[in-house]
Amino acid sequence: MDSQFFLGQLPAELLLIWHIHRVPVILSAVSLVAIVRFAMYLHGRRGKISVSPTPRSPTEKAVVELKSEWLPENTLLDPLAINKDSHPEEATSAIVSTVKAKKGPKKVKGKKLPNKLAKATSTFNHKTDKIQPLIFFQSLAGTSERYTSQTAKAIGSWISSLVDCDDSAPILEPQVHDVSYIEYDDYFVSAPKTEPNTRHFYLILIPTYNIDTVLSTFLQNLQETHNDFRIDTAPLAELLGYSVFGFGDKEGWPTEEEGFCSQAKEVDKWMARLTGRKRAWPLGMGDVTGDVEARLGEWIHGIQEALVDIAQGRGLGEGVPGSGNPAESGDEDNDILGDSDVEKFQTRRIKAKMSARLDDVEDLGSVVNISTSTPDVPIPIDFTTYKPKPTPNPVQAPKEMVPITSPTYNALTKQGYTIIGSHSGVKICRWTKSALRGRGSCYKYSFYGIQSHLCMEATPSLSCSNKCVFCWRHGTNPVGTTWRWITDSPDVIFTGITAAHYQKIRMLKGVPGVRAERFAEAMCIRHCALSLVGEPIFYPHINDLITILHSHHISTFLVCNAQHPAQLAALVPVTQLYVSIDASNKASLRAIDRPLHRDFWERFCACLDILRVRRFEQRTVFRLTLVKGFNMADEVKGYADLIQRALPGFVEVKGVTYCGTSAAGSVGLTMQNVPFYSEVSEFVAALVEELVSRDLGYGIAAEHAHSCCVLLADESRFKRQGRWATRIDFERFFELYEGRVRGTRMEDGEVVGWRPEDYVGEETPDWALWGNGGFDPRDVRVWRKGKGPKKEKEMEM
Ligand SMILES: Cc1cc2nc3c(=O)[nH]c(=O)nc-3n(C[C@H](O)[C@H](O)[C@H](O)COP(=O)(O)O)c2cc1C
Ligand code: SF4
Repeated sequence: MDSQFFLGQLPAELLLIWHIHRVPVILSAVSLVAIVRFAMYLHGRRGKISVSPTPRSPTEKAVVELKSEWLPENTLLDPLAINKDSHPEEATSAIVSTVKAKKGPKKVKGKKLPNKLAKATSTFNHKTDKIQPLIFFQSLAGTSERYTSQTAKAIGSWISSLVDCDDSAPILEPQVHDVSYIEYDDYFVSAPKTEPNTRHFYLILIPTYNIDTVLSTFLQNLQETHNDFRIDTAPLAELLGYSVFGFGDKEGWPTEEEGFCSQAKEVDKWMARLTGRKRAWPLGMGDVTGDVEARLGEWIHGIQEALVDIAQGRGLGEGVPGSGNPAESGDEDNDILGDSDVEKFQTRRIKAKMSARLDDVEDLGSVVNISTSTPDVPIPIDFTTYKPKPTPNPVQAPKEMVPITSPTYNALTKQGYTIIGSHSGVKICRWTKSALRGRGSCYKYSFYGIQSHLCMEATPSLSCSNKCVFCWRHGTNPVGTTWRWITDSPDVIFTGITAAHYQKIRMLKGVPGVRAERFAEAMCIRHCALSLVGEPIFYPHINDLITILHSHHISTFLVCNAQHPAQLAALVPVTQLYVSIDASNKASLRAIDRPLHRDFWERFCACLDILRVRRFEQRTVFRLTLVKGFNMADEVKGYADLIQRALPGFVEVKGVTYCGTSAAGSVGLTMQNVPFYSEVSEFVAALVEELVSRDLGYGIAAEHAHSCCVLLADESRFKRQGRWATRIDFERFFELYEGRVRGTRMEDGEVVGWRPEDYVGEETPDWALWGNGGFDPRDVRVWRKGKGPKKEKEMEM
C-alpha cells in the first residue's frame, strides 16, 4: 500500500524537482554544447597562408597514406603533419613554414659575381673608336621621309642625352642620306671612307612599291654587288651593324605573303649577305594605316639597345647565325635556321670555349653559380644545412649534382642547356624560336593561350628518379632516389634561369624572320614551364621558387613524374599541375619509365590520389606520352582506370618525340615506336568512348596536330554553354593568388580559396578545336624539307 502510494506520488515529486532545479540544469546543458562545438571548431580549424587562403576541397576528405620512407631524406616537410592527415590543406600547412621561411634549412648566400661584359665580337675597340650612325631612306610620297626625320631626331637627342660613360665609345650625331641622291658605290659596295677610328652603323628606312620605282634599282644594286665575283662575299663586313625598317600598307597588302613590306624584307636579306650577317636588330615593319608609330618606337628602342651594346664593347651579342659571324653567310635564302641550328652553333662556341669555361659562365651576367671546383671564385651557393642521413663515413659531404668539370655538364650544354648553379637548367625550345618568327606556338597556346615566345622552360633539378626510355637526355641525366646534393637557393636559381633565358632570346635577334614586336615582348617572361628535364619537385625549395615566380607574375606549369608523393602533397598551388602517366599498369610502367624506386607503383598510385584531392584547388592534368610497342596496345581500359582514380581536369595525349640518340636505340626505341597522328587520334577516340561508358564526362576538346597532341577535358568543368573553355585567364589567376578578388571555394559557408573554375579564360578558339588542326591561322606555317601537309599530318611529333 505504501509503495503504491509512493509510486502514485512519483510524477508529482519529479515535476517538483524539475521546477526547483530547471534553470541551472538548462544552463549547464547549453554551456556543455557550446564547449563541445567550440572544441570541435578549434580542432578543425586550419592555418591560412599569408598571401591568400589555402584552397581546399569542399567535398572530399580523402586520406592518402604517405609512408615514412617516401619522405625525402633532406625534407622540409614535417612527417607528423603529413601523416596525420594527408588532405592537401594539412600538407599545405607544412608548406606555409617554408613560404614564410620560418622553418627549414639555413641559407648561406654567396656573393653574386660582378657583371663582366661579354667580349666584343669584332675588332672594334670601344675604348678608342667612335660609332657613326648613318640613316638611309627612300620615299616617293613623303611618308617614309617624314618618319625618317622623326627617327633621326629621336636618336639624335637620345645620343646627346647620353652622359659619356668612362668606358663607352662615343656615338656620333647620326647623318641622314636619301638613297636616291647618294653615290651608291660610296656606301653599298664597300663601307664608306672616314676618319680613322670611326666605324659605321647603318639604319635603312624604306617603303614598298609593287611597281617599278627607284627602290627596284636600289634592290637590284644590292643584289648585283652580292653576285659580283670581283667583290668580296661580304664587302660591308666592316660595318658595326645594320637594321632595316619597312613602311607598308596593310589595307592593300594585309599580310607578308601578300606583299606587306616585301621590299624592306628584301633589303634586309641582301644587307645580311653583304655585311656577313650583321643584323643588329630584327627587321621592323609598320603599317602606315595602323600601327606604324608603335612599331617604329619599338624599333628605335631596339636600335638604342644595340648601339649601347656596341659602345660598351659587347658587339652584336654572342654571334648566332644572323647576328654577326661572316662565316655563316651565304644561305640566308634557306634562311632558315633549322630549329636545332642555334643549339649547334652554341655547341661549337662552347667547344671552342671549353678551356675558358669560367668566362662563359660569367658572360651569363654574373648570376650563375660557379662550381666549387673553380678556385678563387666566390661561391654563390646555398649551403643548405639539412640533416644528412647517419652514415658510416661522416666525412662524406654533399656534392654538386652537375659539376662544371663533369661529362654530364658537357653533354647537357652541348644539347643547348644552360646549367644554373649545379643542379638547375634552362633551354630555349623550338616553339619559342618559331613564335618569335611568327611561325606558330606550341600546343599550349592552342589549348591554354600560352604564347611560346613569352614562355621559359626550366627545371630546378636536372636529376630524376626514372630513366624513361624516351628521355631526351639519354646517358646524360643524373639520377638518384634522394636529394643528396649541394643545394642552390631559389633566388639564385630564379635570377640565373631568367638571365640565361633572356640572353638566349637576345642571341636570336639577328635570326632572319624574327618579328620585332614579338622580340620586344619576349623580353618579359610571362610563363614558366617547370618541366624541361629531371624532376622539379625533387628540389627541396620548390615551393619558394614557385612563390618567387608568382611574385613576378610568371604563371607556372609543373610536370612531375609521380614518384614523389610526399613532395607532391606539400606542393603549393601552381597554375596547372601535371603528372606524367607513361603507362597504365605496373609492368608497363616498369618497362617504360625504368624507375629507380622499388615501390614505384605504390608511389605512382599515391600521387594519383593526391591529384584527385587537389583538383579542386588547381587545374590538374594527366600527360600521356604514347610510345608504340610500349604503352599503347590494349592499355585503353587501364588508362581509363587511372583517370577514374584521379579525375584530372585535363588529359593531354601526345605521341612520343624521337630523340634520335644512340642511347635511345640501345633501349630498343626507334622511329617505329613513334605513332602516326592518325594512331594517336584513334587511341584518343577509344579512350573517350571508354570514359563515357563509365559515365565520366570527358570529351575531346582540342588538338595540335603539328605536335601530335590531343586534349581531353572534363566537360562538366571546362565547357561553358556547350562550348569548350580550356584557356586560362592568367590575370584572374594572379588576382586570386594575391587576394585581390575572392575565390569561390567554400567550406562551412566560408570562402577558403579559389577553384580552377575561377580562372577559366576565353573559349577555345575554333581553329584549335578537335578536327581543325590547332594551328593559329594568323601564323605562317612553314614545312620542313621533305614534309608537306600530308606527311606532316601523319608524322609530325
Ligand atoms: C602604287 C603603290 C604600290 C604599293 N605597293 C605596296 C606593297 O606592295 N606592299 C606594301 O606593303 N605597301 C605598298 N604600298 C604602300 C606604300 O608602301 C605606303 O603607302 C608607304 O607609306 C609609301 O611610302 P612613301 O610615301 O614614303 O614613299 C604601295 C603604295 C602604292 C601607291
Ligand atoms: S610551353 Fe613548352 S613547348 Fe611551349 S614554348 Fe613553352 S617550353 Fe616550349
